[in-house]
Amino acid sequence: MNDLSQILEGFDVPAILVTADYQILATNTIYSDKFGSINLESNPKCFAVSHGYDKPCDLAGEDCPLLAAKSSGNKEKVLHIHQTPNGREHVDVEMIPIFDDEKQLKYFIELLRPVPLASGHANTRQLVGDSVAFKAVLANATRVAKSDVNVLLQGESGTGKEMIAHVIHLASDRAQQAMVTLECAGLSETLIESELFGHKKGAFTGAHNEKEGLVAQSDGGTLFLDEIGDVSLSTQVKLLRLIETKTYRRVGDTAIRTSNFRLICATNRDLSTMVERGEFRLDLLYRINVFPITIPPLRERSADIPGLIQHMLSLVGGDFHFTKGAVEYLKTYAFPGNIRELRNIVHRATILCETNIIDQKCLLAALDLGANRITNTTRTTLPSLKENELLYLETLRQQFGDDKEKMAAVAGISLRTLYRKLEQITKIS
Ligand SMILES: Nc1ncnc2c1ncn2[C@@H]1O[C@H](COP(=O)(O)OP(=O)(O)OP(=O)(O)O)[C@@H](O)[C@H]1O
Repeated sequence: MNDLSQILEGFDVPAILVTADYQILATNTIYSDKFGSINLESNPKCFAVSHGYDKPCDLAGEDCPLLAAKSSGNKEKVLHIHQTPNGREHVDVEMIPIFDDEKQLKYFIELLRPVPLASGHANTRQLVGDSVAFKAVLANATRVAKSDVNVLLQGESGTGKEMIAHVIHLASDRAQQAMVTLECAGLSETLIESELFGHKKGAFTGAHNEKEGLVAQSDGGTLFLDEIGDVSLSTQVKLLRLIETKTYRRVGDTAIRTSNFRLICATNRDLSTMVERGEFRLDLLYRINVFPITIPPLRERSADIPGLIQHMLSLVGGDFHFTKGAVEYLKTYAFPGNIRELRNIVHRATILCETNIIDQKCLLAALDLGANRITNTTRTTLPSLKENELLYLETLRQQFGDDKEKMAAVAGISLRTLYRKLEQITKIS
C-alpha cells in the first residue's frame, strides 16, 4: 500500500485513496493538514468520515461520485457538503478510478477541493446553501475557475453574483493577485472610461494628476464588471476592443498599454433581449458570455433558507432562534430582493422581537416594516399562493416604481400578464 499512498503526495490538493467498497486506505499530507488525520487502522469508510453517515452517500440521498465513477469507468465530479473539523464545508470532489492488470476496478483516488468562501466559520463573506441548485452554481464556479475564460454571472439583484465572482477568483491561479471591481450602474460614460482605463494629467477638467485605471490594477488578476448591462453602446465598443486585444489607452493618452486580466461580468438584466432591442452589442455578448452561470432566485431554492437564516442570525450575534413556523413562512415568501432581503428581514426581526424566539408574528412585523405600504393585517396563518403572489408584485412595484418592463423581467412574466396581475392588486387593495 505504501507505494500507492505515495502517489497521493503528488497531488497539490487534499487526496485520499479509497477501495471500491468505500474503505479509505491512505491520505496525503495536505489532506491531514486540512481535515485532520484519519485512523486508518479502524477501516474507515469514506461516507462515515466525510458525512457521518452509516451508509453510502447514494443511500443517504446524496450523489455518490464513487458509484458514478464505478459505473462510467471514468473520472467523475460532484459537489458535496462535508463535515470537517472546520464545520460544514462545500467540497468539490473528484473521483479517479484505478484499474488492475485485469481491468478490474481496484481503487479510487478522491481529490477534495474545498470551495473558497463556502467553508469555515460564519462571516459576512461566507457563502451558505444546501440546495441542489446552489451546489450546481458552486460546482460550475469552481470548475471554470482554473480555466481563464470569461464568465458571465446572471441573476436577480441580491442573489450573490458578486460573491460567486470572488469564489471564481479565489479558486483560480490568479488568487494571489487582485480582483478589481467596477460597478457600472449609474456611472457616466466618461467616468466609466477614466475609472477603467485611467487618464493622463490634464486629460479633462479636474484631471489634476495622472491616474492608473482598474484595467491596469487587474493585471495578473481578475477584472469584475458588475451590472455590465448598464454600460452605454459607445463604451461597449471600447470594452469590446479591450477584451479582444487586452490593450487600452488611458483617457487623453496615445500610448497603447496591455493588461493580462481575467474577465468576469455580472448582470441582472436579460442581455439577449437587450441585443434584440439594439441596446447591447451581440459581439460583446459573445465575448463576455463564454461561460454563463445563472444564479437562481432565492424563491427557487427554498432549501437554502433554513441554513441562510442560521447564518444571518450568527452574523447578528446573540442567541436568537426562528420557530419552525417562521422558517416555513419564509420558505413560501417570494424574496424580490433575494438574499440581501433575507438578511435585512432577519436583522429587523431580531430588533423587533421582544424575546429571543422569532415566531411568525414577529416575522410578519419585520416583513411589513420592509414593505412600507403593506400594513399588518391579522395574518396568523400562512398566506395562500395568490396572496403571496400579490405580496411579491406589490414589493416589486415599490422597488421599481413605474418601470413595468423591469418588474416583468424580474418576475419572469410577460408585460401583459404583469398588467393583468397588477389590476388584481388594485381591485383587492
Ligand atoms: N449563498 C450566500 N450565502 C450567504 N450570504 C450570501 C449568499 N449569497 C449572497 N449573500 C449575501 O447577500 C448579499 C448580496 O450578495 P451579492 O452582492 O453578491 O449579490 P448580487 O447578486 O451581486 O447583487 P446585485 O445584483 O444587487 O449587485 C451580500 O450581503 C452577500 O453577502
